[in-house]
This record gives sequence, C-alpha cells and structure tokens, in this order.
Amino acid sequence: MRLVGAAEMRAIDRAAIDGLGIPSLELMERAGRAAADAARGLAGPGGRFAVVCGGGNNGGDGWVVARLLVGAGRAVRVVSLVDAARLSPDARAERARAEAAGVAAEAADAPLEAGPGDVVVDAIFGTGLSRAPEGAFAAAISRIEAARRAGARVLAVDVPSGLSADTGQPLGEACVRADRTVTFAFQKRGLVLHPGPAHAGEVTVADIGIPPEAAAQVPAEAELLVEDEARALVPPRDPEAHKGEAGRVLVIAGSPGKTGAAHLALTGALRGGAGLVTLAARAEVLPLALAGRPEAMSAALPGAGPLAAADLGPLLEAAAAADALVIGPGIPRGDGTGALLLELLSRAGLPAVLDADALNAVAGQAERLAATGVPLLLTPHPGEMARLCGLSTAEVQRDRLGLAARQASAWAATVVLKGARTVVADPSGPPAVIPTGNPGMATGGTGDVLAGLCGALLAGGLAPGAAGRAGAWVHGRAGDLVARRLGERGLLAGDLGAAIGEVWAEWRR
Ligand SMILES: NC(=O)C1=CN([C@@H]2O[C@H](COP(=O)(O)OP(=O)(O)OC[C@H]3O[C@@H](n4cnc5c(N)ncnc54)[C@H](O)[C@@H]3O)[C@@H](O)[C@H]2O)[C@H](O)CC1
Ligand SMILES: [K+]
Repeated sequence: MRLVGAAEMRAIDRAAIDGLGIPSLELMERAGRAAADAARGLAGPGGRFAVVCGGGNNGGDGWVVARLLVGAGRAVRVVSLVDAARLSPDARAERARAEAAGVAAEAADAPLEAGPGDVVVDAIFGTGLSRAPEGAFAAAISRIEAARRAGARVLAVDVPSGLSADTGQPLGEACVRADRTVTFAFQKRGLVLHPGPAHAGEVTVADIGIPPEAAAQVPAEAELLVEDEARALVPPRDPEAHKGEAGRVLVIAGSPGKTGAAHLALTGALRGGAGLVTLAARAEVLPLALAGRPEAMSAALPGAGPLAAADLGPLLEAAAAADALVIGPGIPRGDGTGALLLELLSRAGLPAVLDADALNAVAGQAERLAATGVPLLLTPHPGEMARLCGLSTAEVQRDRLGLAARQASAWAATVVLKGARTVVADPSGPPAVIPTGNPGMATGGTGDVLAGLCGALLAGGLAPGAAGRAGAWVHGRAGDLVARRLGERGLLAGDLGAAIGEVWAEWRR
C-alpha cells in the first residue's frame, strides 16, 4: 500500500488539479464529507461539535465539515484561528459557503466547552505544517487536549496538527492527540511511524477522487506492507517438493555464553520452512545449541576462539551443501572475523543474511559488502545500524526510512532496520514499513529468530527484498499472536517459533 509524505502528496494533488483539471474544491468537498461522516460516528447521542480551523486547506476541510454537520441539523461551533482575509483561496471559498449556510466563526480564543458525547474536529494543520505551532495555534491545540481530557472525542482531519506527516515526530511541544484520524487519498508516513500512531488514534484512509493516473505520475517514495501483499510474496509449497528442494540453510552462529542465539536462529530457519538446517559452530557450542532441536544438523568447526581465516575452509565445505547462509547470532568475534566473513560471502557465492555480530564484525569495512556480489540481507537493530554507518543511535532513529534506503543502495543489500515499525529497504525502489510487531518483542533473541526465518525464505528462492519483507511481516505477526496469549511482558523469543507456524497456517502456506 502506498505510503506518502507531505511533498509527495502535494505533487499528487497538483497532478490531479493542474494536470487533469480536477477542481480542487471538489477534492475538498469529498475530504470534508469523509471527515464529517467520521465526526458523526464519534459523537454520542445529541453530542455537539466544535471545529477548529487553520488558515490553509486543512482549515478549508474543516469549514466543509461544519457546513455538512449544520445541514444535518447538528449543533456546531467553529473556532477560526486565521482571519478570513488570510485564508487560502479554497478555504476562503468554503468559509463563505459555510457562512451562507448559517455557520458563524468564533474568535481564536473562544473556549471549546466540549465534554462527554461531544466531538472536537482538528482542522488546524495538515500536510502543510512547516514548523512548530506557536502562539494562538499552540493554545488552540492545548484547548483541544483539555477537551479530550474532559471526555470529548477528537477527530483529526488528515494529520493531527503539530505532527510531521513525513516522520511521525511532533515538530514542537504542541501536538494534537486524536481518537481518530481520517486521512485523504493515501496513508501518510507520519501516521504509521512512531510516535505518530499514538497521536493519530484509529486511522482511516478516505478516497477523495484523486484519479490513479495522477498518482501514477508521482514516483512512490515508500510503502506500507499490508497482509495480502506480504502473503503474496510467499508461494505455497510445491506439492512434490522433497526436503532438499525446500531450501537448505547453513546457520553460522553461537559461542560459549551465546548458545541460545544459535538455537533461536535454527528455530527461525526451521519454522520458516527450510527443508534442511545445519549449524556450523565450535564443537563446544553444539550440544547446548542443538538441545531440543533434533531437526537440525551440525558441522563442528575445528579450533577455538573467534572466527578467523583458518575457518574459511571448513565453512566453505559446509556451505557447499547449502542454498543460503545465516551468519551472525552470537558468533565468536575477533579482529579477523570481518575479513573472513567477506571472503566467505564472495567465495561461497550464496545469498546470505547478516545479523548481529556479523554486522559488528564488518562495521569498519561495510563499503566492501557491495563487492561480494551476492544477494545480501542485513538485519541490524538501531545500535548495529549506528555502528555500521558511523552514526549515533539517535541519528539512526530520526529518519529510519531515509537512512535504510540510502544504505541499502550504498551496500547493494536489502536492509531490514529493526525496531518499532521495522523498515525494509532495497538497493533501489521504495522502502517498506512493516506494520506488525509489538513492544514485547524488544527482548533477547527475537532478532535471532528473524535472521533464521529470513534465511529459510532466501534458501527457498525468494530474493532478499521479498525475504526481508515477508520475514519481518511474519515475525511481527507471530509476536502479536504470542502477545495476545501471554502479554507483551510475557513474550519470549522462543515462543515465536511455534507462532510463526500459526501464521503459515493462517496463510495456508
Ligand atoms: N490531499 C488532498 O488531495 C487534499 C488535501 N486537502 C487538505 O489540505 C491540506 C493541506 O493544505 P495546505 O494548505 O497545503 O496546508 P495546511 O492547511 O496543512 O497548512 C496551512 C498553512 O499554515 C502555514 N503553516 C504551516 N505551519 C505553520 C505553523 N507552525 N504555524 C503557523 N502557520 C503554519 C502554512 O504556510 C500553510 O499556509 C491537507 O492536509 C488536506 O487536509 C484539501 O482538502 C484538498 C484535497
Ligand atoms: K489536522
């Protein structure tokens, strides 16, 4: 599903209005009608409405809402934050129509006097917000919040005022918290990237009649991976498949004290549907890593300590019988590990997932990833991404979508940037936001399961972009199923294995 930002949405509007001659007031009428319907749905019996209008087209939508509600015989007040003379042309036209229908504007500082059963409609700023709201705008946002605390429901028109439609971050202190948001034409990035969802409440996307030809003229910058799209990435199993054809995964993982990381990666690969899964690790690691996982096979790596040049031969031998590699969860890492892994990738010539300590091992030389020439899927959490890019974690989190897309292109790899709203970006094309998952998954080992799951999908023949998207979607959904039964607090990485199977069962895969 297309996920637009503010500039992209404006470009689509322009393509419809200037390019195809759709009257802008027609779009505004449809936008206002969708918002008015939503406002009615939020109101209690006999509830009153207060519409707070800004000076741009978001305010124009608000005037349409007020006129339609008055026309439906409801009690409506409008608080206008901008003088009529300074409204956008379309907002001025809609204000005039509303006033002709008997709606009167009240002063910017008029109290909202809304309580239980009542609805406040936030039509202050939409995609045109360009800086932090201050003065009368900030004061109006505070009054909306006070009304919500007093029991009124809040409907945001298009985007909660104060929230960036691009990043999901409030631009300043004042930012509306809505019970519902009706957004127009396309889902907005800021409504799905955190903390946007907490401000937006329940989001619905209203069709306002922008022709698909107009939208097609503007390149898509991002997408939201919805369930049907995720499911379509994973083909049903071939009825005649035997285990050698279902995908063979070599997992390189585990060290003393981190045997569980290997165990969980194996679990992810097995539940991900791989036909054969083998663990390559130091001999001392194998008994614990394989305990309770009789489906997995093993290849003991001679020697001891960090993975280094001497391990290349045994690893290549094990890789000869694999279709994909999963490298990293809990590997023993030393100075030579990064060089060994880059060499292994090139020489094995297999698609590979790099996770955790494999990412840390290549951190100083990430620019060499592209030269390996193999299909790569990197699964960093924000801290690992920061080390790979030489940034702080805060810098990574500021623009997750943009950074993942730039780095995917630089490394010629698919990047799965984990965290609240995992992002999957390919070397080219729009990155995807994954809507599944919950805060309970911020617990040790969940990433190891994801790495294994993605490895199984790669081994089954999916390209890294498809494996990363489907893997992250299914992993998040599995986490949501576990959280429903055991709570977010009770969720363990080990629970995800069986729950991945439940997602496959839902999908008949
Ligand atoms: N998507 C569509 O097809 C349609 C969307 N519509 C609605 O129009 C808004 C976008 O309208 P726009 O006039 O571009 O911007 P805003 O109303 O969001 O902004 C208003 C105005 O305010 C100025 N401004 C920005 N930030 C601040 C600030 N912090 N303090 C003071 N003033 C600020 C800015 O310069 C603008 O002039 C979209 O969200 C939809 O709701 C239409 O209905 C048509 C169809
Ligand atoms: K708004």
